[in-house]
Amino acid sequence: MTVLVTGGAGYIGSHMVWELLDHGEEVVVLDRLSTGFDWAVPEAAELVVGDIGDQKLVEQTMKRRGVDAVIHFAGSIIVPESVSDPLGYYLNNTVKSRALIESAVRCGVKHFIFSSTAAVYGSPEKIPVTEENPLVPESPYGTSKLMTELMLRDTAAAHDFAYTALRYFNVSGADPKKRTGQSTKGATHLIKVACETATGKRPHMEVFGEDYPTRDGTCVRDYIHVSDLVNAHYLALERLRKGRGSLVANCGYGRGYSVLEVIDTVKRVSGKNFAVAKSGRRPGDAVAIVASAERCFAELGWKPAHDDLEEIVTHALNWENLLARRNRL
Ligand SMILES: NC(=O)c1ccc[n+]([C@@H]2O[C@H](COP(=O)([O-])OP(=O)(O)OC[C@H]3O[C@@H](n4cnc5c(N)ncnc54)[C@H](O)[C@@H]3O)[C@@H](O)[C@H]2O)c1
Ligand SMILES: O=c1ccn([C@@H]2O[C@H](COP(=O)(O)OP(=O)(O)O[C@H]3O[C@H](CO)[C@@H](O)[C@H](O)[C@H]3O)[C@@H](O)[C@H]2O)c(=O)[nH]1
Repeated sequence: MTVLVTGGAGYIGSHMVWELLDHGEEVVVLDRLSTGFDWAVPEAAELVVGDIGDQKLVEQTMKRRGVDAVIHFAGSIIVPESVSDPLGYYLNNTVKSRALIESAVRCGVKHFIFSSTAAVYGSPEKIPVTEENPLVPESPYGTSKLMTELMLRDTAAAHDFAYTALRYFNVSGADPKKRTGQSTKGATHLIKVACETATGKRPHMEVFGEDYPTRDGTCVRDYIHVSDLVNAHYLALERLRKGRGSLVANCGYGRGYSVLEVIDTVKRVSGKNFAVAKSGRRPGDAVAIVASAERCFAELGWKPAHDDLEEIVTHALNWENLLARRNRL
């Protein structure tokens, strides 16, 4: 049995590949290397360079490797970019996911795990957010992911096929063993940006909006360590293989930090008092979004091991320093 990891050369996908290998699984990665890197895929996994929408390649790969499960990370992930290029996002995230799901059904692959997002909730009125919260995405990115969730739901009703859609909150940090981390070029994620500033890759950073109705006026998010996130996927894979059926679950810790709290933590952990400029609100930002993770605990038996902002930041900084050293070589 082999697990097909789409987007396995990217940030979260490369952590997933290590998690699977650590559990003795066979892994094949399919990635077109648009934002991912071939060097991020460990040698013990096969890398097939190609597009998830290429059904001939996907189905050949599924049959050749005897794939029993797909973990689907490949996609386009930048919310503001999805606002300016909605059709590009619907193509890469929705239309190509449809092709991938169809290939799985055709090849008799019965287990499918999908990277969904807290962006399917839009700006929830009540936090923490449960999975029963109304689904009102505020960007084409969020809508493109919700449409894929719905395709999976209907496919599972019609075929011998079960899925898990995990709605990630703010994924951050890096592998504690320093085997992989976030290497994305021009990243927009807060912890990544702050760590790049702390290590001198950026001269300064900005805080987008300080007039929100929160404890210090900046937005609040639920930052989840990438290693805990990929462990939830592994538990989801085991659950699917045991035949326990389809599941939609939030992946977060259930507590929130403000933008200023995150920046202070990066300054404290790095020992660098870098420049931070005030800037206006960033379009599309929700005020505060924090997960209710009860379902993930109950259904997957998930026990987070890294629920600590200082630890998340320490691991992200370790990776940033490693990248900086590599670039100097
Ligand atoms: N990073 C977060 O905070 C976050 C939060 C919620 C959900 N997600 C979801 O998690 C998944 C992984 O995100 P990430 O942060 O690792 O991003 P990433 O950009 O590092 O990884 C995406 C990978 O998919 C590949 N890819 C993109 N389109 C492809 C295609 N059509 N065919 C083959 N490969 C393709 C890219 O080359 C890249 O390696 C995405 O689906 C994203 O929407 C991420
Ligand atoms: O340089 C920066 C970068 C971010 N922020 C703020 O920090 C917060 C978090 O932003 P970011 O790290 O970009 O994450 P989100 O916009 O919350 O979105 C992330 O988390 C979502 C799930 O909650 C995913 O769906 C998205 O893919 C992922 O980018 C927001 O208030 C931003 O305005 C800044 O103030 N300055």
